[in-house]
Amino acid sequence: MTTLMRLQHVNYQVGDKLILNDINLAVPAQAQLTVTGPSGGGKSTLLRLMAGMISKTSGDLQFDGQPIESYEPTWYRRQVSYCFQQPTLFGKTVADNLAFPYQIRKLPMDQQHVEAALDYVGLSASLLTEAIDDLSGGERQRVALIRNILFLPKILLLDEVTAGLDADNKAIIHRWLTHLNRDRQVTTIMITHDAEEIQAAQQLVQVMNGQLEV
Ligand SMILES: Nc1ncnc2c1ncn2[C@@H]1O[C@H](COP(=O)(O)OP(=O)(O)OP(=O)(O)O)[C@@H](O)[C@H]1O
Repeated sequence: MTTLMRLQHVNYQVGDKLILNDINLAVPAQAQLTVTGPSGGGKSTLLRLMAGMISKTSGDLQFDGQPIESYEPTWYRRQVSYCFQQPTLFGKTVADNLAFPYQIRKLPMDQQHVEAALDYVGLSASLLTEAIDDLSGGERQRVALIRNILFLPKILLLDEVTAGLDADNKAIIHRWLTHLNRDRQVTTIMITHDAEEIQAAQQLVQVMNGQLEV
């Protein structure tokens, strides 16, 4: 199996604080990796490094066999997509958000594809005209997640995306992530503190005091 993301001796330091310490990890293509560990251990920092949002202090971080710094940043962000725990929606309506990935690619919104994506996460097409301020937390998160996959990335980095959601919303997101992973070959790397998600993990790593335990 091809290794899609590889970290070798990766350190991340701010001032004299070593936040990630000698991280070594190989993530195969189409893996479903779960990252857990105590608060402040370094999980989000690890995902932000993988996303290219921050830069390692030292070590080697490769995507698809090349150092991530060697890729054009916009192209890379489309391959390795980061989903936040508290998603930011913008504009006025759901449609404003879901048209955005098309706008930045100078394409018209594909209404059929957008509606199919909404349907996949249990949202109706009528939600497109809904004001974002009127959405529930679970709806907000699902809209934000769809926005990240209208054009499929190779890797989806998920930072506690189900935290604070009820069981139904969590189950919808779990089913959808499994579909993306199995049927659409998207590699998923998910941070969680949720006992059920840890239990269900296919591949589990723990980040503690800046170090990775497999
Ligand atoms: N830019 C920075 N400057 C200083 N300290 C930082 C910086 N970024 C992260 N840290 C510190 O590094 C540690 C790891 O933070 P990180 O957010 O990665 O942890 P986490 O495991 O994701 O925690 P949580 O589960 O609470 O989200 C924390 O002590 C945090 O305060």
